Amino acid sequence: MPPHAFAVFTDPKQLLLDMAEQRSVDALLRLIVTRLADAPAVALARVWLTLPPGACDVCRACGREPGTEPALHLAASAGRSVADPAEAWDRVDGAFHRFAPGERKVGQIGRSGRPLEVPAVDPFAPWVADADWVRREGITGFGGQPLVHQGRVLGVLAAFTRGPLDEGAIGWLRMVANHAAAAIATARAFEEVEALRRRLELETEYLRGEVRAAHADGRFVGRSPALAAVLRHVDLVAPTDAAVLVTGESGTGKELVARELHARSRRAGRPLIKVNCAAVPRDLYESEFFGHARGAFTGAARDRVGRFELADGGTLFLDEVGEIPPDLQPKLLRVIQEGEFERVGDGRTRTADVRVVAATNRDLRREVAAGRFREDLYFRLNVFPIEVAALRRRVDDILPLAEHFLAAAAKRLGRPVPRLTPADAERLRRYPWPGNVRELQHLIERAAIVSTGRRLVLDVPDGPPPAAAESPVSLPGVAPDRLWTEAEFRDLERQNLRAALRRAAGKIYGPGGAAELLGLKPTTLASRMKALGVRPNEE
Ligand SMILES: Nc1ncnc2c1ncn2[C@@H]1O[C@H](COP(=O)(O)OP(=O)(O)OP(=O)(O)O)[C@@H](O)[C@H]1O
Repeated sequence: MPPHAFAVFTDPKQLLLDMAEQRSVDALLRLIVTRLADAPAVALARVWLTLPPGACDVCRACGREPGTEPALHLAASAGRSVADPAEAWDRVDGAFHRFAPGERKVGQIGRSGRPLEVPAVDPFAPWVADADWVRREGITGFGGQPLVHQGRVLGVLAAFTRGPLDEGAIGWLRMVANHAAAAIATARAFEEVEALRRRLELETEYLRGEVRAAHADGRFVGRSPALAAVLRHVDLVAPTDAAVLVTGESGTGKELVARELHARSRRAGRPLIKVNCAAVPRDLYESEFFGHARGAFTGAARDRVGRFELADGGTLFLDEVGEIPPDLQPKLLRVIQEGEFERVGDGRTRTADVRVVAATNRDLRREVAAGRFREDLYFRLNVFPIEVAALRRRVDDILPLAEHFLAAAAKRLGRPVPRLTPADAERLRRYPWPGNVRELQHLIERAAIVSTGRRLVLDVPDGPPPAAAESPVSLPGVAPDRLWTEAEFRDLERQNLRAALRRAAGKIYGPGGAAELLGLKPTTLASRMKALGVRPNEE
């Protein structure tokens, strides 16, 4: 079948080869419609995909009703207007975005699974949706093909042409549609594997955290007035169902506070479920929180229960709550206010009785002022605030904590507990602990491992005395009142991450890793690196 004067593809064989290379459905569909639209004879090329109710991002973004049955949703579009060359025909959210089964020509192709061609379009035919458009644009042909794979109609490919649509063109369209259906199935399989891999990573990280938490004895150690005040607040608010916002620098013990709140509440017999909001990939947020129905999106191989449902009757701990993307915040507000939510791709409204404890090391009020965090959500989360002070502000806790971690590490290693000398104690008290209790814990655990005799080999960095660490953060060479734009700030953060990774020779986790240098959780660092496009071993 050689290409000819009214070819719908300028180089169909190349297109078939290129299609086979695609690993994502979006890229595949864009490739098909743009190649079709490249042919002079094609005015508009479109692909609609069959999606279950509630699974279409475009419909969700436009606030359209999800409907009750699978429908065809426009997923890719390309073309050129001759009447108004400035008009964009690549949008997918217009009037013909969705067709129910059997609705108009596209819906008929979807329902019957059979092609429908109109070689010479009559603008006055009853099926023509917009006669004006057909005349204005000189549309003379329509070719619609079902995308069928293993007996299922995955979607519809359609081309509106200028010039008659002959057998040759229809033949190519058919062949491309057949290949497209197989390529969509393959790309979906790839996306599914990728989504499963990411989910597995997330689950592994979650379970690691749970194992760590189970190993820790969960006891609060310390004798500072600041810690005593925190425990008084925990006692006061634990028995109520009030939402609690725990604030404080990274590693100060916010998660421990959340666990204690749960343990002392009437929900203690039910689960405490944790979500590290910084570690959830952006496109998985909604499913992570609310669950999804099988087939709701590529990668959704089976129904999945979200964290809210898992926490029903118990407590949901939202760690790093400041990282929740703005588009998910209204949904979170709704479930906190009304206890109602829907799984992705499932129209049924569900309920969950959940107490929310959130934690953040960001200044959420500043995030609200900057428009990155909804004020109403902030007030909902912050019914009862608890602030955990940085370790350098409660120097009295340092030695009891060090002794506690030392005893625990020695027990794990099956060794006698080494002694802290007065000189060690003084070094520990003088160091400002930018990574707070977590940094102290890691340092002591390292020391316990390397110290085989009775004497402890402590490697405390030479830090400034605590008083110096109290001064406000300032960057060398930068005026204190210098303001940074968001882009500059992100760039600074990127540079900072790169510097830490270089110093740690690309290592993220563990002692001497970049996460430790920055006083961040490794999962938080990994997600920031992803968000900022930083790789571990860049030059
Ligand atoms: N007062 C304390 N007594 C005993 N262990 C503590 C205390 N405070 C913190 N820890 C331990 O220090 C480590 C860090 O604490 P945690 O994970 O609660 O900090 P966080 O503030 O939630 O950190 P991030 O902001 O990075 O999530 C944990 O292993 C925790 O058990």
